[in-house]
Amino acid sequence: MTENFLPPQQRATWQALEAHAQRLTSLSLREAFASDPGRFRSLSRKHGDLLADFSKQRLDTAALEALLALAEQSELKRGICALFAAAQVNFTEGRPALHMALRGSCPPPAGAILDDGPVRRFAAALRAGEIRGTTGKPITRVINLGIGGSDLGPRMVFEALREPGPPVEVEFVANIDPRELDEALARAEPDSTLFVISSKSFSTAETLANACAARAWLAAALGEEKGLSAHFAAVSNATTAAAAFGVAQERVFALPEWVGGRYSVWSAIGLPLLVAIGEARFDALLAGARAMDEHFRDAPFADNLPVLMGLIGLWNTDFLGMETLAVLPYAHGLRNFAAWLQQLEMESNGKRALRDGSTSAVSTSPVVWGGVGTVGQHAFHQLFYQGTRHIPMDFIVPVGEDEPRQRALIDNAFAQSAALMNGRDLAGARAALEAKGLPAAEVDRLAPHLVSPGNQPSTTLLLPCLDAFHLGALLALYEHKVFVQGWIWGINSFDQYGVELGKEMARALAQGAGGAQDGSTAALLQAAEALRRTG
Ligand SMILES: O=P(O)(O)OC[C@H]1O[C@H](O)[C@H](O)[C@@H](O)[C@@H]1O
Repeated sequence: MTENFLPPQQRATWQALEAHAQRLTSLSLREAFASDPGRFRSLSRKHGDLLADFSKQRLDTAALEALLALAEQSELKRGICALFAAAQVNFTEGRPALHMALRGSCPPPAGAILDDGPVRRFAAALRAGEIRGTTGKPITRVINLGIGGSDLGPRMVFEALREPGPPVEVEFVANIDPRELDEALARAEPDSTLFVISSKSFSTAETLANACAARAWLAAALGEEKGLSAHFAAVSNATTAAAAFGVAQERVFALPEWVGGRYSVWSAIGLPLLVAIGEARFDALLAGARAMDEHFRDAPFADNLPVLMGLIGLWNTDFLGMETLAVLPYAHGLRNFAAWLQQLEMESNGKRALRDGSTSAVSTSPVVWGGVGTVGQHAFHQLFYQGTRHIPMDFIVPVGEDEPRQRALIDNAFAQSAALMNGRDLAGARAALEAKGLPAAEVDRLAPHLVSPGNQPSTTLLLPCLDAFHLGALLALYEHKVFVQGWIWGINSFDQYGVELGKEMARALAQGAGGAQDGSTAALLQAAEALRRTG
């Protein structure tokens, strides 16, 4: 992966893009639309029934061509082939990243056997009420204990696709804060509850602490003597450690090493989803992702949605100097989407070491944040309108049914992207105030406060509905977008060494290494101890 590597800013196509950025830095999107009636047509793409509108991004076709040239010069095609061909794209850990194999888009690595039969049968038996606890009562509640990739994907998809009146209640607990598990336990009956310990490594402190607390809760209610393994299952790459915890061998479902945690929702980590939404809809999720895999692998770059999204994100980050990406799904079901995307983008591409060990001279992952529309409109959109920053936005808009509130939701999405692009100048502000009949002095005083510069760039992804198939395609679209960016930047999107530093520090503090810390940390530890003693 390191052969012939040239840092991105040294590529001629990168330098060409800098010239385009200078040319376009003061582009008025409103004027661009006014002067080019074909702008939407030339800067939007359709794939199946998914429409991606890039025409509200601050670029033109010449800049887009230049971005595509950067992709070519960065040998992105070679990268995509390497990804699908099980090459060691995770070059620091010496592994492939083959989440696409889980949805049948490519074979698993040589010698690996993919058998999801056991986890599917277990989930189906749970749904059928055939799995019983130690007292013989059927299991009616599943609590997933996991964090990061072992939580965010399944939790988000669960919220998006859950239905009222499921055969088994499913809940997710991630935090080591005792309150999260306590709240879940307060709703649960020990004799009908099963815990799924989801942890690729089976060594994550939060998950193991919660698993131990769950076991203690069961033991207190049911007694140890009957054995508690009827109330546990596990999904892990460390199957021996899971069995050593006391999970019955046949209930330890393997997660392959070559599937990264944040890419694992398609694997046995989807067990709570199989329980909650059933096999048919889980398969539809996989089918949607598979359709996006094929598109990513085969479509020419100029029509390739993950490639275009990756390039346009890179354009905003590196050439227009925008530091964040706000993701704005107009769907209550996607209320956890931003949290999932934060891990996907920021843990994958929030890095600075390049393939050749040098340090990146350009910005990598943006700060990803967001929230659902219309709720965010009444909270943080103010900053989009009148703040001092440029904020690129992804509007994710599943059209859904023809129902008045649903229509209003979608109209709101379009209204936001339009108003944020068009803005309101001083003359417009004055006109709005005059239309209210305000006296001239009041118009003079208030008008500057009503000005919105506009020109905020956005992409709109329009889908027919939020069903399992389209959700699968959407998730795979972002997964591949992240790959495109990581490849061009020359970083490894599949490791996460940075996270380890904080874990090491937490372990040191737990072992009483407070005195060895800096003055602030030592004082905070002392102050917390004092509060514990007095509280
Ligand atoms: O699944 P686990 O091994 O418990 O890991 C859970 C999470 O913890 C880590 O700290 C990593 O940064 C994440 O990538 C991972 O998803």
